[in-house]
Amino acid sequence: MIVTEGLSKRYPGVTALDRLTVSIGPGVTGLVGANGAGKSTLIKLLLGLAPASEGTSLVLGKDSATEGAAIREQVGYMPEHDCLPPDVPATEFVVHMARMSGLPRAAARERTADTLRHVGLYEERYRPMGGYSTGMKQRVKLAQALVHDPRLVLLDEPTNGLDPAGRDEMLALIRRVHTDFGISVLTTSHLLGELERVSDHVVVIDGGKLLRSEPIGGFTSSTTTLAVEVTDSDLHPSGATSLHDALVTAGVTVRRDGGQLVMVEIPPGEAGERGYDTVRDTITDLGLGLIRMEQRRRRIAEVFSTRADGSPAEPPTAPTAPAAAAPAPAPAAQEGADRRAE
Ligand SMILES: Nc1ncnc2c1ncn2[C@@H]1O[C@H](COP(=O)(O)OP(=O)(O)OP(=O)(O)O)[C@@H](O)[C@H]1O
Repeated sequence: MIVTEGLSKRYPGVTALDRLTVSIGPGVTGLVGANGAGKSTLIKLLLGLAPASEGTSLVLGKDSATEGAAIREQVGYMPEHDCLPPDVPATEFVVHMARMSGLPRAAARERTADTLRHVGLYEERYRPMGGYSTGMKQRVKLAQALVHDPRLVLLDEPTNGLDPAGRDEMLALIRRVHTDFGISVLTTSHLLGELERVSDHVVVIDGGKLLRSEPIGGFTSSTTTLAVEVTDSDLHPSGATSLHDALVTAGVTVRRDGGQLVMVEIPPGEAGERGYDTVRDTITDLGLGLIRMEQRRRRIAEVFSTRADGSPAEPPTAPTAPAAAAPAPAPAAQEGADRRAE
């Protein structure tokens, strides 16, 4: 979908992008970096909206430097900041954008209705956009990026300014853009947790330089930690505490996670008798019920303690809203919470 080779962009006194070489395939790709890391600059160069200082970039096989217009015919773009005309209803605006992309009048109207429905704007689409909430404006911006049925969309901070519920809805929408329509997505964010949930692949940039580019599985590969959840019993009113203590006695490295989980370290190569079997047998001996026993995966945030070359790096996350600052629960803990809620 996208290939860059030594791509740089220098503004007076600032190198916004520094010899970036990266390839991005189909699917949903998260582009993460702190504020000022160069994410918006990269998108503008890819679309041919700004010239590179050096290096090349191909989008869908076309050269951004010379074929910007042809790229923009097949690529949707949701800019970070909006300049939606306040007196115009969403439906009129999106029809206009569809016409600008070359769709005939009837097709533009039809596609606009479909796209606005898809992003969840119904009756409100006839109201002037000046009265819209931030979430509604973000949906209009997404709709105009999708209306001409692109092969790829570039979304610049699509969750900016949204509350946690709005952010969840937008992330679900982004995922559906790919699963329902087969459109590939490159979405930026400075929040790692968001990208962890929607992306197949994550590219991390820092100070205009590539930090990592990996499939999400590579970021969240299995650890040697086993998360275990057990029932309580009359004899053991806190099953987790009893299991923890019994495993310590058995010589197993173990800790509590602060909740219902017991985290057991299984040394590599000891998954068998000294690993899982010990845990299972200890639970049986205590007469507890085993709810779940699963290998923990690393969370993206844990990966950013080192650069690809092994040197330490600042985690590229600087959540702005207090709600966003709260770490997302580990997948295992979240599943437990979901099940308890059910
Ligand atoms: N037109 C410009 N003129 C001068 N400097 C610029 C210009 N555009 C961007 N920069 C600088 O280039 C660097 C990268 O900016 P960019 O907007 O690409 O970062 P970003 O990762 O998208 O961050 P944010 O999320 O804050 O938009 C920043 O230091 C920024 O100040």
